[in-house]
Amino acid sequence: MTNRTVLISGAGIAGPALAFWLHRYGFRPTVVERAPGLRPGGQAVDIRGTAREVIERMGLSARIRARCVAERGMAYVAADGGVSCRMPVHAFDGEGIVAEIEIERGDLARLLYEETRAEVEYLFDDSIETLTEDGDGVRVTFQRAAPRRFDLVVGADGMHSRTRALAFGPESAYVRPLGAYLAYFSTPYPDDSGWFLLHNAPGGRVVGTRPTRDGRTSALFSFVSPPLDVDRRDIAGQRRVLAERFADVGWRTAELLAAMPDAPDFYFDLYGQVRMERWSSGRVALLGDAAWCPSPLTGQGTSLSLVGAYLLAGELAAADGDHRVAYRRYEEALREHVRRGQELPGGGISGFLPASRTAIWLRDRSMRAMTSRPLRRLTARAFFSKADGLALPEYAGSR
Ligand SMILES: Cc1cc2nc3c(=O)[nH]c(=O)nc-3n(C[C@H](O)[C@H](O)[C@H](O)COP(=O)(O)OP(=O)(O)OC[C@H]3O[C@@H](n4cnc5c(N)ncnc54)[C@H](O)[C@@H]3O)c2cc1C
Repeated sequence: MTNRTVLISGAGIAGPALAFWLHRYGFRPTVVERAPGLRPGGQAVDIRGTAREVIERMGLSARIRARCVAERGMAYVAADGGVSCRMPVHAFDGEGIVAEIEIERGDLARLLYEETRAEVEYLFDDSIETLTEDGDGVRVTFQRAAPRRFDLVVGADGMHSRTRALAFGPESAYVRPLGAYLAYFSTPYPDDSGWFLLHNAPGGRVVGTRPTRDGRTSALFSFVSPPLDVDRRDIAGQRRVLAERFADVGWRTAELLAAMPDAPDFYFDLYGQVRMERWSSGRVALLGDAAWCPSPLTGQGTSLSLVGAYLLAGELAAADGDHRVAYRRYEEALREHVRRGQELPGGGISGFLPASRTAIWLRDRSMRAMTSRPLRRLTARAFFSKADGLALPEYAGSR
């Protein structure tokens, strides 16, 4: 039992999952989260491949499955609501665009928090201000709490990680914008369709709806764009951008936009990927989107976070807290898996956001072909098997 203290920045998915494992191995984790409480919102996220084994070892598989969103698949619809092609969940054995385990991000974050809150210290409404490393620890100052020392620090604070900025340098060196933006928010409209619906409009725009676990409609908007001059905290400005960009789009767009001002969980960000040569510097390591954000296009972000948390904690335990050994092994074990997870499926941004009516029509045709019986196997191998293939090591106490 190492009893070492670890400060984790970020109570999203990766942070609480790491705290879960560290506590099991005898470390003393503290999680600091900038938001005043758990952040609600986000749409259904996928738990794929190796990550399913991780939630099994956490003993959470049954509870996660009990909270799954029952989606039947994904379909593209025209402006009048007519379906142009469907991708049912069963067509790809639960590993297609809609996976077998789809849980609302907010539900998963809450479950991980509830599972750890009794043993793990959580500091909400705070953020790391400075990190100063010396021979035997890291001195941390916070925006609100008094300064403290920790043996190790892990940044699990998302694509715009402050920990990464402090330990590795500015975001522009690591975040690669993919040339598009996305927004999610919940609406009060009922939805018992069971389908994830998407409507593409020319100009690289898409509007979507997904049913939530409690039978309501969650809205999704994405659009191609060069970097926008709107601050990440300027929610009113972001809402304005969406309303303007989608003013002429048909289907349910007007109705969904009408619900935007009252949504309690509006989320807006660029599509980006984080690429780093190293995930640690001294006693500070990065995990999850902070280290390797694959972008929501891949459907791999949550799975990679769960697998990464398992490996990072396991290697720290196996090395009895020696971060030099553990961080190196963590990277060696995970690099290739992350590289595969970052591959963009199906033509990347232009496949998801075709520019013209012709491109939309062509995409629908190729989607129909991919979903046809003869090509299903090939499609599944080419696009959706990236989450498999990592044999999870065993650590003392990992089961
Ligand atoms: C509100 C929200 C909604 C999302 N919705 C979706 C979705 O619908 N589909 C999808 O594919 N992905 C979504 N994501 C991203 C998805 O959660 C991640 O790709 C994936 O689960 C990896 O999780 P993570 O823990 O590394 O990062 P995140 O889930 O992004 O969590 C990072 C956490 O760090 C916190 N944080 C940020 N800065 C600081 C700071 N300075 N100090 C302390 N804490 C900080 C954030 O508030 C957040 O709670 C969403 C993320 C968020 C935050």
